[in-house]
Amino acid sequence: MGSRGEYFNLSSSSVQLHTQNSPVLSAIVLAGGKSSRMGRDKALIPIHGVPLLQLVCGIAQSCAETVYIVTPWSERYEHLLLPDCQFIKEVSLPIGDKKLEIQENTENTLIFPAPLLPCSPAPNTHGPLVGFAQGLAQVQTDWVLLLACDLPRLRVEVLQAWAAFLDNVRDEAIAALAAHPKGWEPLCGFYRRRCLPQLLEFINQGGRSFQQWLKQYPVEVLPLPAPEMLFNCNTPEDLAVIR
Ligand SMILES: Nc1nc2c(ncn2[C@@H]2O[C@H](COP(=O)(O)OP(=O)(O)OP(=O)(O)O)[C@@H](O)[C@H]2O)c(=O)[nH]1
Ligand SMILES: [Mg+2]
Repeated sequence: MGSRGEYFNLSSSSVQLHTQNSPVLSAIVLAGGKSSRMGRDKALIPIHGVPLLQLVCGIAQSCAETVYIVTPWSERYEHLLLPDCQFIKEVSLPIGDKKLEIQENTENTLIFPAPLLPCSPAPNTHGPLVGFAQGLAQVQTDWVLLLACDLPRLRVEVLQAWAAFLDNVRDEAIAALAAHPKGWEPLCGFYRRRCLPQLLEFINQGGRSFQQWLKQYPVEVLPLPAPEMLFNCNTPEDLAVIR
């Protein structure tokens, strides 16, 4: 737990209090990747009747004003119940060109330039870091909650307590994340919108690893009172555990 852990109190009454003081927040839910270990698209797998992406987006909406879904294949998910969620259709990088360019428009929001070329007939995946960068470019709030779509045991009250703590995160930190012995939990935590230039620089140098990127900057540690909430549903065996 970081030195600021004392700000946390996860009893239900304090969560309510903290939530009222939370900064305005956006959320990005990542729904791409190969799902190679699962053998089928994880986002569409029903957990107690609710497709995983729908479940995670519902939780994201309990914490954030705006929820973006970053995916190369939004058409796969259009039939899901995702009211008020906004799709960001991920673009592929041209063959042999790793550059991901983002320009600022006149309203000071960050947008991608003209659509990049698809680099193979099948939608390509560059991994979660590139998907995150494309989502972050659309975010208008100072902080964004990033969530993988394969987290069936997320706990709303923990996410809300974390969100309520963001105003206390030291200025130099680019993110606030839970830690594990080998690094950070990058796909269930908070990032400052202003880290986009550093992220693009890393990606444009060929970087694709959250852990490697995060190593370069200060990150605030979030306490994890319920580690099981980060249970990652990657394989048919994981799914059997959940069901
Ligand atoms: N938008 C987007 N999301 C991605 C991409 N790659 C992975 N993700 C998401 O990132 C999260 C973590 O992905 P993983 O479970 O590590 O990998 P995966 O590619 O989904 O599955 P495996 O092929 O089994 O490794 C999931 O929510 C994925 O949907 C990508 O290229 N684009
Ligand atoms: Mg996973």
